Amino acid sequence: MKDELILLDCWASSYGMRVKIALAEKGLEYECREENFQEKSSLLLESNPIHKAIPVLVHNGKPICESLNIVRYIDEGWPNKSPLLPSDPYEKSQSLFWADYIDKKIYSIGKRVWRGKGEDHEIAKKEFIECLKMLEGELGNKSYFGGENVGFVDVALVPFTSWFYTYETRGNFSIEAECPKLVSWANRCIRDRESVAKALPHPQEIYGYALNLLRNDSK
Ligand SMILES: N[C@@H](CCC(=O)N[C@@H](CS)C(=O)NCC(=O)O)C(=O)O
Repeated sequence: MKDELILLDCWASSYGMRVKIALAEKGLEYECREENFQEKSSLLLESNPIHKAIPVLVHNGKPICESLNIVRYIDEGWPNKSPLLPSDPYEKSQSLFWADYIDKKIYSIGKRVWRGKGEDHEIAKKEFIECLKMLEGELGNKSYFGGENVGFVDVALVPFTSWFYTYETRGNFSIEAECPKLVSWANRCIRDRESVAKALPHPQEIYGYALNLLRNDSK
């Protein structure tokens, strides 16, 4: 029987992009359903009653929630192609550590950069660059966080690079000037991995989306 995979998504969500990259890396076909946050579908509310958030992957009728959990599920469920998490327990623990670091820092600090104002805005900008530098240090001289190939940490982080233009424009700083190796890595992922190029929207589209949210903030 062919697997039925339905992704509940929002096109601008970095979390949703993670799942799209993982599905593409494994060569899996799926149906993508765009959610409207003002009127969430009953499938979303039933599938993720705790957080009521996307992404949710519904696999043969069974929901899996939380993006990193979904990426791991895909990786373990389809192990024969493009392994994302290392099999060595120590290496795996390191990948999970960095993915967790990204989850705890990038979205929340990044939001204070593009959406925030005043004194906290300046603090957030500094914190954001510090985090990116930390990640750049972990990347070191490797092609990808996963080494020679895209791995779990790459999948966790690269979607946020589609928001870099928005962070930079709203924060009035250059990520490339601060973290050139990280920006080269992001460009490499987009250039060399079709899975990434197809999952990431154009940075200008993300900026338009963010401006729309900002307009609603000020209403
Ligand atoms: N930790 C979650 C975060 C998911 C999340 O924040 N999703 C947002 C979109 S980016 C959402 O669905 N928000 C619903 C809402 O705003 O009502 C994950 O990794 O999947």
